[in-house]
Amino acid sequence: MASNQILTVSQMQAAEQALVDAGETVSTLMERAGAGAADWIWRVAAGRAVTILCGPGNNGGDGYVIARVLAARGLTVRVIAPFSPKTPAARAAREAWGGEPVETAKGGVFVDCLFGSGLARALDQVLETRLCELAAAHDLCVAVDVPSGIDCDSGEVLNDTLPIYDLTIALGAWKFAHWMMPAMQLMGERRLVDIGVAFDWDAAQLAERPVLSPPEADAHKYSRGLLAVVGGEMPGAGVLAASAAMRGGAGYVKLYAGAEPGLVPPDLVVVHDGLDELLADERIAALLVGPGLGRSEEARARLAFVLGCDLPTVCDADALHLLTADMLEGRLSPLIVTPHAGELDALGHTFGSVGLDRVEQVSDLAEALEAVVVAKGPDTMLGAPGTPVVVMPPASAWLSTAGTGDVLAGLIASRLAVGMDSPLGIALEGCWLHREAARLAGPAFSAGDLLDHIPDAYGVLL
Ligand SMILES: NC(=O)C1=CN([C@@H]2O[C@H](COP(=O)(O)OP(=O)(O)OC[C@H]3O[C@@H](n4cnc5c(N)ncnc54)[C@H](O)[C@@H]3O)[C@@H](O)[C@H]2O)[C@@H](O)CC1
Ligand SMILES: [K+]
Repeated sequence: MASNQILTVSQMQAAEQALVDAGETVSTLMERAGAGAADWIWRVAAGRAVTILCGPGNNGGDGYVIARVLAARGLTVRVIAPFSPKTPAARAAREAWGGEPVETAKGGVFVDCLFGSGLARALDQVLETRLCELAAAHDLCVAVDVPSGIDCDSGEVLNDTLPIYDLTIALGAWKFAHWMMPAMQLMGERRLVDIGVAFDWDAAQLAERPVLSPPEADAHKYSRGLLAVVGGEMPGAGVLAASAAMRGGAGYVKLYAGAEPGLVPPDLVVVHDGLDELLADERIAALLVGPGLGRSEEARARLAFVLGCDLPTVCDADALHLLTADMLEGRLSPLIVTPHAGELDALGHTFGSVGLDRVEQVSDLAEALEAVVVAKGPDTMLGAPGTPVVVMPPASAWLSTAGTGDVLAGLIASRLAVGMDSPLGIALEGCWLHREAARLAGPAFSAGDLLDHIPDAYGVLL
């Protein structure tokens, strides 16, 4: 059954081997993959001619299956084959197709079956130029499994110039490149063809949309969750995070403002002094610290104090630069950290997770911190101790504006105060609320505008 798992190339090879051990052959798998891909191409071609560029490996083999299936359905199919097929299954697929390759073609749909998960290095100049010229000479471009020229596991783009596809048809399972920058920018729409790969408990997952609950009929503000947001020298960020949290499910949000916050919404309770008194309130369900905290010695001491309370806590922004292992000693309550790329590196330096790729770094930090790590960005990735990473599908690129990280931290902290799921599930709820709010906000919004769309985002997830 097609699933949301994301496999590395070696996990994919193992999955393929498991199918072969169970009695399949590479040719039957190729037949299934090619037929599934051909279905999608047939739909988008809508009667137009199709040009398929076939490489030497099994990705090229898929191309010959696609050529045969589409020709049998009556489409004009042209195959360009700069290499002869090198694997037994690809050779058999070419024979079964039985046509004559052409030198070049233009117009209609271009299908890239040059290389898939077996790409070992960047395309040479001749291939890069040929691929780009063919893509430019057609109306629509489709990549089979992955676009040629990218690294499946890291999402790295190995060539300077590659086509941008309208559709990428993943075969068997998602690869990291489908959902990771920078490769994901080339993909266009993504579709997955099931070839019978089994579910792998050790595999990363593409996040699924969570279902949130409305408050219970007898709910009150404390039963829904009291969140304390602990701010610092730049109070605006704390106000923004607290304002998001008020809309994210928590029943009550209090902001400890380290400095005079200026304009504050009337429904936000702001406390100016007595942090120890505030945090001694046994009704507090969760804490958020970091947005606007600053990086002074005072900020460091405040962070240590907050973490020492051993309440479920979200750490963001400045807190991630100040966080050290001694502050986490003896903690038993859930911790969620929400670093962007720079903060992830800072945490990596503090906690010894350097020189790793992003997937490894997120997993490694989750173990080291015994925390959920939300590595936010265009390809947000979440790690939790003992679990494979979870990758969010891309969100609106308009989120690339100041303050949206504070909104995300506020939403995750709000979900933590509600506390209905595991810490990883809670972090995912916050990420989905943020993503949906951004989708509903349309173009060119500010972080403040995003707040207005959180209630409707919540509605989508109910
Ligand atoms: N894993 C699976 O379960 C299945 C895989 N299939 C297809 O098989 C693909 C993987 O097949 P392969 O492992 O044969 O890999 P590829 O088809 O990606 O190509 C590997 C071949 O290309 C050569 N090569 C690699 N990089 C090159 C470069 N930059 N320039 C020139 N030559 C280069 C290699 O020496 C090798 O001969 C998948 O992407 C998918 O399309 C499907 O056919 C069926 C099922
Ligand atoms: K390809």
